Amino acid sequence: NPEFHGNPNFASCLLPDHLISMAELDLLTQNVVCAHSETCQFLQENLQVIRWETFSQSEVHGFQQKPMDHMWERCVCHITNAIQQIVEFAKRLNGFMELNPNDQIVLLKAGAMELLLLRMSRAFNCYNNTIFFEGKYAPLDLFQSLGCNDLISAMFDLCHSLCAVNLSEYEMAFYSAMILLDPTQPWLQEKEKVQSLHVKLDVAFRNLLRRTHRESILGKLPQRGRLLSICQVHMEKLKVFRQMYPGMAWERFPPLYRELFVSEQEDP
Ligand SMILES: O=C(O)[C@H]1CC[C@H](C(=O)N2CC[C@](c3ccc(C(F)(C(F)(F)F)C(F)(F)F)cc3)(S(=O)(=O)c3ccc(F)cc3)C2)CC1
Repeated sequence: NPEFHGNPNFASCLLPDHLISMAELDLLTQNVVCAHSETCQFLQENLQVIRWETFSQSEVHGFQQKPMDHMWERCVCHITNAIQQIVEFAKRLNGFMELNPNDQIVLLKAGAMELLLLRMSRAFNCYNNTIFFEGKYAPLDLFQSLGCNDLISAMFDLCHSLCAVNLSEYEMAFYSAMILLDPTQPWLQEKEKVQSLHVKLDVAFRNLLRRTHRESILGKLPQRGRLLSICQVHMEKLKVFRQMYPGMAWERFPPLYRELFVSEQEDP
């Protein structure tokens, strides 16, 4: 069990080589929560207010009639905007900008899609299985022209699991930051710097859960592998789509999406 310092200023636990004061924990908590709330595209309360505004059958039909490449292009544009905000979240996290640039990209390439899934769950209405899309809440079959119903239903299932935990914005902020600042990512050049940030986040997050009597959510959060498998299916679908529309990735995909999800060597 964690060793406690006699000194009242160090009321938190003392980890082998990370001395973290209560004051630092509070500052870190503020930083993580503000970085999250300032970079989400939609406020939780606004998403809640409109969550019963669903697309009509004829509107759904309209989306289903759109050609595959047209629908993909719209979704890739939305995903790019969402990821731009996730990059902004990362930049505001204490310590992220001090990491070496290679490691910043490694962490964003690995974590951006997982954080997107977490943010999608905020925009999900688990009572009628609809998700916020272009102003209203959409059922799964609105997206059928994308040709990746299995990917999207896996996303919907994940959103259901996350809704069941009913994460607060504070918890969502910490969960996102800890997924992003994962020291076990391969190719990191300064793993110990990421490790140090992760440890502090872990202590601050557990501190928050203890104070709010929410330790039980740690066992209910979806396994990391589940998030990763959806990210893998995303990459496969993207590859299939690009084979159907060769060259589109370069002409009509925003550079950030390309940078994070399209690797040069395999591009046809
Ligand atoms: O920051 C916020 O407040 C949040 C950020 C996240 C936003 C969001 O939900 N999203 C931003 C982009 C969104 C998105 C999700 C998934 C995908 C794909 F899987 C595929 F195209 F295959 F579907 C891909 F990845 F393969 F391309 C593309 C784009 S979307 O809003 O376009 C959306 C698409 C399908 C849905 F069924 C539900 C939502 C999800 C909602 C607002």
